[in-house]
Amino acid sequence: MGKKRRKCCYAVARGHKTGIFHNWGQCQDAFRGFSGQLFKGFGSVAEAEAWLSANTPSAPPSAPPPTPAFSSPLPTQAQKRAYEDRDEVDSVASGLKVSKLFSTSSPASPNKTPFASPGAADDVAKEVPVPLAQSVPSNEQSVPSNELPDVPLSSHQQRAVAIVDSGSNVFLTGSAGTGKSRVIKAILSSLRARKFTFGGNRPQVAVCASTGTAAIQLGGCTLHSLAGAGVPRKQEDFEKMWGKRNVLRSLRILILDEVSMLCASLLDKFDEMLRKIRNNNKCFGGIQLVFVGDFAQLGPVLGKQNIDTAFLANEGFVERGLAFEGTMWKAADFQMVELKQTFRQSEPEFLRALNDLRRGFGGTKNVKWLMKKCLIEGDGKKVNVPADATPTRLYSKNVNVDAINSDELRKLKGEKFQYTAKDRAAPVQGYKEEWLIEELRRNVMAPEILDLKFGAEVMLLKNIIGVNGSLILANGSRGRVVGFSRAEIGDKVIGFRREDGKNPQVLNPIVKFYCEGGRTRTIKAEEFDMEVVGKGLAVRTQIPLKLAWAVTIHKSQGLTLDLLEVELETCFAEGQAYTALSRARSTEGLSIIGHYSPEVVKCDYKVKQFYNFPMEPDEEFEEEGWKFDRTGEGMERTWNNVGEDDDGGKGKKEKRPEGEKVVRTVEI
Ligand SMILES: Nc1ncnc2c1ncn2[C@@H]1O[C@H](COP(=O)(O)OP(=O)(O)OP(=O)(O)O)[C@@H](O)[C@H]1O
Repeated sequence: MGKKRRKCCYAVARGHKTGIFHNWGQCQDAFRGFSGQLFKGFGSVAEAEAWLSANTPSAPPSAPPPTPAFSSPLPTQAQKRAYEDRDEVDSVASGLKVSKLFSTSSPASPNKTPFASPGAADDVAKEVPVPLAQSVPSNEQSVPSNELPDVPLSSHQQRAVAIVDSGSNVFLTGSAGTGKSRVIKAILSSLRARKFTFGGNRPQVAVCASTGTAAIQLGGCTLHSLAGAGVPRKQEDFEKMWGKRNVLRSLRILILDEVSMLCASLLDKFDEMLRKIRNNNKCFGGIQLVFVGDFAQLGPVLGKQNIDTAFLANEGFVERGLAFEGTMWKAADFQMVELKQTFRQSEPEFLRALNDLRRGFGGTKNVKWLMKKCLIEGDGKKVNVPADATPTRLYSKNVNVDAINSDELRKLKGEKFQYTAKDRAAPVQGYKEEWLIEELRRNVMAPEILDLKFGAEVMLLKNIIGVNGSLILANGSRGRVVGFSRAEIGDKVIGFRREDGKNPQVLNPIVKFYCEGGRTRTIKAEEFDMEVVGKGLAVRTQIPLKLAWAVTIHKSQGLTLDLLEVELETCFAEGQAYTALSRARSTEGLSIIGHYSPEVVKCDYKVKQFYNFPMEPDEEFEEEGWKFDRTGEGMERTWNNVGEDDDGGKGKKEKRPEGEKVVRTVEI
C-alpha cells in the first residue's frame, strides 16, 4: 500500500456521532461498534465537509447523546475472538417478526427452491437461472411477516409461562428441543395481551438474544444492541449505555435467549451500569429477568486467557466465566424452570443417547447404539437419503467447512465471479501499515477472495438493518445466489474479476435467503473493521458473504434440521458434539461422518455441578475398547467467585461453589 497523505481530520458519516473530528481517538469512539459505520480521514477540513455532505443521508437517524471521551488504551489481542466465526454483535432494534433462518428441510439443487416461501417476493429468479438481473433494493423497509400458527403449548410449557407472569426472575432451561424458544413466543403473546409495550423510545419489554441469529428468530435484538455499548473492549465502553438511558429506564421485563453464550463478566458489567442508570440497587436495576438457555450446549466465546497484566491494569474489559458464575446471577435469585419433555426428537433410543451426550458421556451403550445407526465412515452416504438431497453439513472447524465449500463451488457449472477484498489500515505512530493488515488477514471473517457462481450456497456475515432500525437479516442467515446485478455509483469499491476475463464491470450477487418469506436482496460490499491495541485500526471491504454448503456447529445452535451430516472428530469445545447431534429430528436424517471417539464429547464440570448431573454415567459403559473419558478434568475456566472442588475440579465430589446460592428449581 502506498504512503498516505498526512490526515488533519476525520469525518464520520455513519456512527454513534457524526461530524468532523480532529483527533483519531474521538473519531474511533464515534463509530466503533456501530453497524454500517462510514468514516474517512482527510488532509483538509474542506475535503472532509464535502465528503460528509455527499455521504450523509437527508434524514439521518437520530444519534444518541454524546459519549464521554475515553482515555484508556485500546484492547490487546486478548480481546480477539477465539472462534473465527463468532457472531458479530450489531446494531439492531426490535420490531421484525421472522421465523427460523434455516429451514427444517435441506437445500436442494440450485434450480429448486429448497424452502417453501408462499407469497415470497421472489422478483429476481424463480425456476430459471437469471445470471444478470435488476438490483434488488438493499435498504428495503422491514415489514413484519405473517406469524405462522404455533404448535399448542404442553401443560408444562403453560406452567412456565404462568411462572413468568407471576413476576419472578426466571431462568428457563432444559435440553435441546424441549421448546424453550416456543415458550418465549408464548410469554411474548401473554405480555402483548396484558398490553405491555414493545419497541419505540420507551419500551416496557425487551426481547434479546446473545447472537443476531437467535435474536432475529424472536423478532428482537442482541443484548449488546439493547445496551448500546457496542462490543465493549474497555471498562469505559459500558458508559455508552447512558446513551440508551431512556430505553433502559423504561424497561420492566427483559427476555434474553441463548444466555449460555454470554459470559459472566459481561452480565456483571451490564448489571452494574443498569443499577446506576435506573438508580435502583436491585439486580439489573429491578427489571424482571427471563433468561433462557441450556448451559450444556455451546458456551461463550471467551477472550484468550493469556491476558497481559498491562492490559488489565489499564482497565481493558475481558470476557470471562459462564453466566451463572457471576455476581449478577446470584443477585438475580432466579427461579430455575426446567423443561423436561423433548419435542424435537421422538425416538426413545435417540433421546437416551442425546441425554448421555448432554451430560458429557460419549462412551455409553446408548451412544454406541447411535453410532451404529448413524456413523458413516469414509465417503459413504446413508442408504435412505435421496440421491438428489443435500444435507446441511456441520463441522467444528472453519478449515473443514472451507474445503467442502470450495469443492462444492467447483462442481457447480457456470461462470465464476471473483471478489477481492480491499484492505486498509490506520496504524498508530511507529507501527507499520502492512503489519496491521497482516493481523487483519489472520483474523477477519470476510474472505480475502470470495468466489461465487449462480446457485452457490452462502451465509451472510453482517446483520442487515432496515431504515427504521429493525433487523432484516442476521449475520448467519443462509441463502443461495440467484443472480448478479451491476454495481451502482456509491457502492464500496473492491476487486472484481470474471472468469472469462471479459467485462470488468463489478456485479453484485443477488441472494435469496431461506428465512420465511424467501427474502431476496442484492448484497453489496461492506466494511469489517478490526482494532488492535496500541497498533491502530484495520478495515477490510468485501461482499459480506461466505460459501455455506457446510457450516460450523457454532452457527447451528438453536436450529432444527431434518437432514444433516455431522463431523464430530474435530470437536473441541464443551457442548459442541451435543449441540450438533441434537439439531437432528430423527436418526433417519442424521449421518455422522468420519471417525468417532468418545473423547470429543465434553461437558464442563461446572455445568455438571450447576445441573446436578452425575459426574459418571450410571450404567456399565466400558466395552469393546470404548473408553470413557471423564470430561471437564483439568478445565482451565476459573472465576473468582467460585471455589474449586476439593479434588481440584476433577469431579469426584459434587460440592457447590463457595457462596453460591442454591437456585430454587421447578422441574415441570
Ligand atoms: N408443545 C409442543 N408441541 C409440539 N412441538 C413442539 C412443542 N414445543 C416445541 N415444539 C417443537 O419442538 C422443536 C424444538 O423447539 P424449540 O426450538 O422451541 O426448542 P428449544 O428448547 O428452544 O431448542 P434448542 O435448545 O435446541 O434451541 C420445534 O420444532 C418446535 O416446533
